Amino acid sequence: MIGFIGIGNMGGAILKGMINSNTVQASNIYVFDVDKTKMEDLKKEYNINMIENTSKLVETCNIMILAVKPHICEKVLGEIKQCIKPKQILISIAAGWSTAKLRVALEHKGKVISVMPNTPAIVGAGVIALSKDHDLDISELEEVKALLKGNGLVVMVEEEKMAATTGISGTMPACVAMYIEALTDAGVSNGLSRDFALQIAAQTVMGTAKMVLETKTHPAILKDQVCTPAGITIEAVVALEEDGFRGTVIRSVNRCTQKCLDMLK
Ligand SMILES: NC(=O)C1=CN([C@@H]2O[C@H](COP(=O)(O)OP(=O)(O)OC[C@H]3O[C@@H](n4cnc5c(N)ncnc54)[C@H](OP(=O)(O)O)[C@@H]3O)[C@@H](O)[C@H]2O)C=CC1
Ligand SMILES: O=C(O)[C@@H]1CCC=N1
Repeated sequence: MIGFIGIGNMGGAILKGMINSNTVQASNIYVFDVDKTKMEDLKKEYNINMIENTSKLVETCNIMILAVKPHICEKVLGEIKQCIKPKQILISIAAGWSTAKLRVALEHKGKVISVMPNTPAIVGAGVIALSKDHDLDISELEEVKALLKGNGLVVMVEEEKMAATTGISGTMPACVAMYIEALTDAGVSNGLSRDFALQIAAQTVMGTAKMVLETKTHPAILKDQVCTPAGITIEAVVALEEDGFRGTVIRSVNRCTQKCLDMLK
């Protein structure tokens, strides 16, 4: 049995990705969220099981996913600590909560692993980064990887690189979505319908990412392949360079990484 504590944006995305990829049957999923409406909506759509509090969830499930906001974790971990058994596994997706911090909050009861997912997990195209600092034995780790496999790419990351990983995969769906939104607005300003502009913008971002992964060609070469000398595309490259596009992207990731490091202290 798998239990979710918190089924908001990220917990909900993982849950839906798990069910849609047939990784876990809805009947084996239990959820507790203080927002009853969220539970009822999910039950209506997926027929998962609702539970009335954290303690009941821990009594029922062998693997729990902690998916509440970081500042709520201390309180919820205090509740989990009262009832978690030594063999039970707690997967935390909370930013700023390293496995070491989780162990202390749980007074070393239960087994913990810190995981950084991202929202594309809802469609099975997420990045699910598992900290190498965890309490699981080999078979338990394989079980957790298998559980999250339907959500996307599962990777193992050194604990000291989790913040840098968060700075790219955890956060950047927001900025990629902003980029797609901006492309769409540009299309609308040039007379395209919003639906059509959004469709071709999203497909272009997805197709480029797929091409990077599948052809393994350096992104700079892929960029050069589109830029005809004195042609159209180089105009965009010049405009982006004038406005410091790459520097801005790098600074935005660095700020996320630093913020994550600050939260981990
Ligand atoms: N969103 C993202 O892209 C990512 C988020 N994360 C991490 O995931 C975690 C959840 O984030 P996110 O899903 O965005 O947050 P949300 O606020 O969308 O979801 C959290 C849910 O937990 C509920 N909740 C609050 N207190 C409790 C409680 N005591 N017991 C049970 N449920 C509770 C909230 O209800 P209510 O709204 O009523 O308070 C809400 O429904 C965070 O720790 C974040 O760092 C990690 C990677 C990416
Ligand atoms: O913004 C946040 O704090 C969370 C963690 C990573 C993505 N969203």
